[in-house]
Amino acid sequence: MAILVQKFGGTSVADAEKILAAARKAIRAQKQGYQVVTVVSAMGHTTDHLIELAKQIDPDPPAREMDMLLSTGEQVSVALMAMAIHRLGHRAISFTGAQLGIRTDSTHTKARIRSIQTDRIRQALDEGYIVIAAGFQGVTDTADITTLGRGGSDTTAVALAAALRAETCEIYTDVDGVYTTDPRLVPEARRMSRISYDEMLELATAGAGVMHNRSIEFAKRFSVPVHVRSSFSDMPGTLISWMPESRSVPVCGAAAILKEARITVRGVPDQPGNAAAIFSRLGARNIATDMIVQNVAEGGRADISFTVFQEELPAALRVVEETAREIGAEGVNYDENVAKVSVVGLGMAKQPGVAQRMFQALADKGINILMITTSEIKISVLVERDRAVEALRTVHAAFELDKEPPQAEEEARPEELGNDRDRIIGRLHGMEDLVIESICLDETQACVTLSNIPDRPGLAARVFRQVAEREIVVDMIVQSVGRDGKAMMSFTVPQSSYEAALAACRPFCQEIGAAPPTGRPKVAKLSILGTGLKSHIDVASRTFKTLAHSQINVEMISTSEVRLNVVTTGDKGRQALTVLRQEFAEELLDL
Ligand SMILES: Nc1ncnc2c1ncn2[C@@H]1O[C@H](COP(=O)(O)OP(=O)(O)O)[C@@H](O)[C@H]1O
Ligand SMILES: N[C@@H](CC(=O)OP(=O)(O)O)C(=O)O
Repeated sequence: MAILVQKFGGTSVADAEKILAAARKAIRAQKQGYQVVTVVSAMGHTTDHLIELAKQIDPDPPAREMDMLLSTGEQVSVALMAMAIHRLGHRAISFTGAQLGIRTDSTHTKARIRSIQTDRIRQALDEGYIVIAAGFQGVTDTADITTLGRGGSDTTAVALAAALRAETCEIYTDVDGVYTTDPRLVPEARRMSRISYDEMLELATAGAGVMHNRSIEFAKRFSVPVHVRSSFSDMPGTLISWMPESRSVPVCGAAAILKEARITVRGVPDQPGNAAAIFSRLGARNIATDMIVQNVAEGGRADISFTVFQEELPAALRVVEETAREIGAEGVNYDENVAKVSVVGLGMAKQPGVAQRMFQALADKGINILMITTSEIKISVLVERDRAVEALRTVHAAFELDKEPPQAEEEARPEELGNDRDRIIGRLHGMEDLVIESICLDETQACVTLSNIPDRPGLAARVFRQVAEREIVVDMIVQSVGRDGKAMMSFTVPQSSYEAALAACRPFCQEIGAAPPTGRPKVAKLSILGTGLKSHIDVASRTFKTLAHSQINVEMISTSEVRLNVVTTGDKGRQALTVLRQEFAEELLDL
């Protein structure tokens, strides 16, 4: 009999009436012939209230005790949901994470699932019960309760669907699907009929709170179709699978993280190993970094900027200030009033001028871009927080995301997802272990750098307009806050366009009183492709460390959920490829 996993989020089980409504949906699915597993989150804002309560006792409570506390929220709702199904005349049994057999590592408050023992669930299903599973929690090998990080019930649901080989995982929530951007922030947002795993992964990490990013890693890894739909209606929602909604539009959605903070380590001695020291120490404290940009070194020193979630700023600063002293950097500064706005789309990889369109739209509204990073299917900019929602709306309009795009046709399921991949995944120790699909080298690129450009709205748009006018295809772009109100920007172009790109930028640099453009006619770009490269926060620091060990300097870096790109000097490409393949040998599928 086919298994269906349904997940009801906090808003969908916020009171008794809603719990009864969710119970009816589970019963209906069982009547349709499914064996049903219902995953529930804590009621309404319970988790937030529990966190508040803990902080009244201790502003920095022990993580183990936090998990003990937070897991109670889901324990309440599973019991009530099972009671609701009984009340409606059907059989249900509730299980906590431990009873479900969800084993995790011991990273309290952000634990990762290692394995799921499905025997007890299967037995209950075979006996005709609807299984009510507590979302967001698991248990370590030493029987300590863990939680999976905020929003983690989605991950529980998709992981259970994967382990049980369920037909579909339905995510019931307070919106009727995945929208082109958060409909609470941008009312013009449009519901998508479907979205690909990679796009959803990027949108989720870029701030689309409708899905937990790690749940999409599971979905992609185990090919679980996910259907996001409304708890309050029976309308079809959004299907997340291999297939995008459209193949012809460059951008499918936009998202924002409103509470980011930017940290800059100034004057880092430009030696391999220094960036690695900063990021590996942050990684060791489980602090995720985003938008990493290293300014090209001047006078033997470079500035390294990156963003963290605002709530992690104090902890990050403690680590960074100490490391900065040890490596002899000049100092650390930060800005806690910034937000990140991103656009995502599989189509942008094949279309030139997408970044330029985004920068121009922001420039037209006078919104200053503080930092830029791009990857093949995502462009992110950092802006001042009080302009962030306006920026999100602006890019949403610029890419006409409110309009229905031409629909994609055939189902695209990558070839490599055959038995071989299942076999390799089966060998992995943990279900959420890092999987790297390939590491490749591109030796066709050159890099152009503009330094000391005044940090004003519209400059990025102008640079890329000049470049686009000469039909030069720009690949990676990074821009970061510089010193004294001046910014630095680097981008890669095909080697054959290098001179033309320099020529395109020269008059502009002269006009704005910046130094003439510089660059390298040949750089090596290495790409690590996989799933969950960002949620496994040590991938960037391992990359830095490995390259530093071989005395290879990282000149540019960009990270996304599905790809990490680093640019090094042209003559170091092959060596970098070899050492990275060695470093990630355990996780690499294509060896
Ligand atoms: N791209 C998006 N599409 C749909 N909803 C989004 C998007 N980005 C953010 N959201 C927000 O996510 C909310 C649903 O997630 P959440 O509140 O965590 O629900 P639940 O309690 O069901 O897990 C929506 O109400 C919406 O405001
Ligand atoms: N209750 C947890 C887990 C969760 O996933 O909740 P929700 O499905 O309501 O986002 C939290 O608030 O983080």
